[in-house]
Amino acid sequence: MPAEEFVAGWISGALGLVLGHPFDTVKVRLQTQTTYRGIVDCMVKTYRHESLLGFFKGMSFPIASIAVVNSVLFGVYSNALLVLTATSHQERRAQPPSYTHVFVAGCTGGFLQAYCLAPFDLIKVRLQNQTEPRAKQPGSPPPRYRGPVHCAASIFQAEGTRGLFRGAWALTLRDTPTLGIYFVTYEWLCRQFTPDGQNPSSGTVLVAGGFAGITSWVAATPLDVIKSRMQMAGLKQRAYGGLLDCMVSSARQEGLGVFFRGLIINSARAFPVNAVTFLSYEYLLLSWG
Ligand SMILES: C[N+](C)(C)CCCC[C@H](N)C(=O)O
Repeated sequence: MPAEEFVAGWISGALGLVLGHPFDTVKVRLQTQTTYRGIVDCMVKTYRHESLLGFFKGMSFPIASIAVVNSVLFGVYSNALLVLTATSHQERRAQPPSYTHVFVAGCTGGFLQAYCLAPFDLIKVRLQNQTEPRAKQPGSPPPRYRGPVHCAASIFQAEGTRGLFRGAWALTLRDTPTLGIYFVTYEWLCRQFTPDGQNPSSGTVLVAGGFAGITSWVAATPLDVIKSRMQMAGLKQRAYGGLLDCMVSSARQEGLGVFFRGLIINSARAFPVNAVTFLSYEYLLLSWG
């Protein structure tokens, strides 16, 4: 099983992640809290209240976890294609796989990475939603979780392993089809701008990666909102009877627009993150020959 794809997936994922984290924090807050009027208001309040550091809350854990998550995604994707089409990464330019195979391989990678991602994503969302400033102010209560390890340990103590997988179903439903879309968009755009049999140029990879990110995030946003809410359930949010209950009651209370919360910020984040992810992934694999 080619291992380079796993390593390339990890490094490229980490680079993309740092770039996108401030957008991600604003998104999670907009999706789960009602105190902000919009993107700018949320940014201003976060900055005033928590300084620049506020935007990077909950980042240390995703950085550690991206090693697992992105390498599972890209590693499984590439190896699934190997099984489906009997071509390695290097051979795929000369013999491009069909879009159906790309889609199936992407969904397989998406499904498996969702399970690895679930506990990390839960902790990220919980930490991002702590709006208390870092420096302790007299009279204000301390944040509930002291950091990622404390957060994981408290959830585990209170609810066991199941608690750590809160929202995992919504996450799996969000990621399985949308990561299929992700790789299909990337492949399709690369092929549009690249002569047959050649490697896509860096510019093409950046643009194709960026749009692959946007397309898959647009498709993923409705379930992203539900996922974030289910992860917060029982804390700041009311508890839901399940995924469907969360969807229905969110829509009833806030209208259908609720499913598009965070769409603009998700897309703005997705372009640079995924442009950098794909560029570094392709570059690393090329340089390892
Ligand atoms: C499938 N879904 C749209 C949720 C994510 C797809 C892109 C994954 C990338 N690591 C990122 O964070 O943008």
